[in-house]
Amino acid sequence: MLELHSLTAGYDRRAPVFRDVSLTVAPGEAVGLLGPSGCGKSTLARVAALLHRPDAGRVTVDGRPVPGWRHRAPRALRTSIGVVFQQPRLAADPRLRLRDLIAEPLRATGRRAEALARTAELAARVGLTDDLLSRRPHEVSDGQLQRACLARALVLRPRWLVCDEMTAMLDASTTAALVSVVEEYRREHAAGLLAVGHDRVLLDRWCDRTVHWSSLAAPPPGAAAPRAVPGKEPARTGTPA
Ligand SMILES: Nc1ncnc2c1ncn2[C@@H]1O[C@H](COP(=O)(O)OP(=O)(O)OP(=O)(O)O)[C@@H](O)[C@H]1O
Repeated sequence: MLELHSLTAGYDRRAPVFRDVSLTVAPGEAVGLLGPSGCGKSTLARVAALLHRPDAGRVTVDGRPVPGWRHRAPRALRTSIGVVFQQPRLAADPRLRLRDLIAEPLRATGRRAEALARTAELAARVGLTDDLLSRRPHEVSDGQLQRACLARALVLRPRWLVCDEMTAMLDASTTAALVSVVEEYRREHAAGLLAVGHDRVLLDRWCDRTVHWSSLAAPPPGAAAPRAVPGKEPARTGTPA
């Protein structure tokens, strides 16, 4: 399980972006997260990916409480979660050729020997040719760079994936291609997924269940209980777009 318990997080402890938010993703489950712009979805995704320390609350991964974030998180926990962000250009080292970008986590974890075979396998999966693998980020399109970022997220075979608006900048065919790569990976590895997005239709098709931000945050004292999202079943099966 990837469990987020009563999280309070933000960028200023005196005024957190959200308080007391809880969410659980079961092994092999795909959970979509919808919510208004600025409510804190990306912040929550970064906490779940162990990249942003919450002010309060706790995260447990496969029953193991997370003792620290970023470089303070144990490597085994960090590498059990793959992350893809909305803007690949902000997430990619502009100096690296795409093949080195994909292999970066292998090099960082001392598994350089696997880089050649694993990069070739993942490049084929995400649809990157040899020519594209030899280029740097400024020489490829956003969609091609996002394909490389997805391959990088999968390279260590994570048990959990956090996709933060992964397809927001992409056209319909690239979106469909990337979603099907994620789904194929999840089928093979029984990986859990937290997919943040704005596109309800896509999330409903992609995920087993879609939750709305308003149902996650505990209400302030004295307020009404969180409302269910109208028309949403708690769990459903979906097929990739
Ligand atoms: N690095 C940062 N420093 C300070 N404030 C930030 C930072 N990143 C985000 N914020 C603020 O935190 C709040 C939540 O941002 P976040 O990106 O988590 O929202 P979101 O729900 O993902 O929004 P969107 O759907 O527009 O991407 C916003 O008010 C935003 O301005």
